[in-house]
Amino acid sequence: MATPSLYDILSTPYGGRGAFAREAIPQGTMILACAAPYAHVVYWEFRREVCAWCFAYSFESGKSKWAVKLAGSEHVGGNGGVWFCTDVCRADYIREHEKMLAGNSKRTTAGLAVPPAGLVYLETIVPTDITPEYLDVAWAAARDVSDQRRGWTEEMTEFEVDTARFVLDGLLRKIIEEANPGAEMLDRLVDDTPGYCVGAGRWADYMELQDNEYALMYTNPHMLASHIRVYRFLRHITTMLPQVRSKLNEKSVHVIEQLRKNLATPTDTRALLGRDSGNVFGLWDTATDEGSEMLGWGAFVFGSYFNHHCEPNLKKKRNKRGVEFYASKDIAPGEELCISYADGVSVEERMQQLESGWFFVCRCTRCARDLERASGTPSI
Ligand SMILES: C[S@@+](CC[C@H](N)C(=O)[O-])C[C@H]1O[C@@H](n2cnc3c(N)ncnc32)[C@H](O)[C@@H]1O
Repeated sequence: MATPSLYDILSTPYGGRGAFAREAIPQGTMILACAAPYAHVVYWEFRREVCAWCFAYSFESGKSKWAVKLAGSEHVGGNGGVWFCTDVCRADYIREHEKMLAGNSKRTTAGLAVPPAGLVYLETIVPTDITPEYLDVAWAAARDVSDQRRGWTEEMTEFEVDTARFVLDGLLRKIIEEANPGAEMLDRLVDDTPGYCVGAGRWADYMELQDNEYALMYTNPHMLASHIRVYRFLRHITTMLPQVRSKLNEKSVHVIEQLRKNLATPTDTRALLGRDSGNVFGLWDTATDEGSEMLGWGAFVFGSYFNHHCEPNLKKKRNKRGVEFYASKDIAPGEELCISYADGVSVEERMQQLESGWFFVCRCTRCARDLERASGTPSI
């Protein structure tokens, strides 16, 4: 019997949804375990040091890199490859990816950093340009430009290549889900693991997350050109893939055909990226984030309903491919369950971190108290 959830997702008084305790929860209780990310990416530069299955970091085991490799050519006929800490992880990876065969997005190094004429305006936009209508028009132009263009001459930043790999992971999962709706790996887990455990979720679960596209673009208008470049790049590589068709097995051809169809419009890429911002968690080299190195990021869908509090009552911890959330203090019935997204000491520092990284003004009780103290006037 699976453990039922200890909380409900309800509207918060300050807007949006949050998680609220159904009952008293003692300190140390595991509140939620997300078994795996819906979509994730390990930074390209760490791909030899981070196990592609359990995310173990080689330096923690005294090794400069992992030795167990799955070469691109074994997988789908491409170059590159992924690395694992053990043969067991390699076997687990292959088992899951049998249904999701796809080539690695190759890094492009060549050429000019010049966008196509129809998209040049994206390079000079300012926050006041950004409206929901403007975003729709820009994405429609991206699709039209991709329709007309052949070849790829733009330079991608490393971050854009990693973002493209994240999007690819999410789109592949969606395609598998459509091809095989009964796939167990997509479900909320119902097994004997203690605590409330969930799987990676489905596309529909990911789409339920808050879409932060507008907030991101308003605060960082240059990201619009960047996201559109990621879409066009993915579209470009999938249109190139038929050229290596003879090297691919039947399953891969099917997946790539579906990917090509999916990328004919930017709808799903845009939806993935809109929810990537403000909802994903960093993959850190140690179980807790403190003082460790970020190796990539992942969308642990069901963990993204926990709001931020500057005095949180939950602590999160990575467990191999998954993330777990524990009560860090005793929690009363009805209390909101919150993690911390920011570690600044002063209220100004925290507000700055949250506004620039997460695009919101913190409404937590600690900030209200600190602001009240700073201004000398009681907050309402
Ligand atoms: C990961 S989501 C959390 C779930 C989200 N509230 C929802 O409805 O899906 C993060 C977003 O929640 C809101 N949020 C989280 N913590 C907050 C806080 N302390 N004050 C105000 N808004 C907060 C912000 O809009 C932020 O971008």
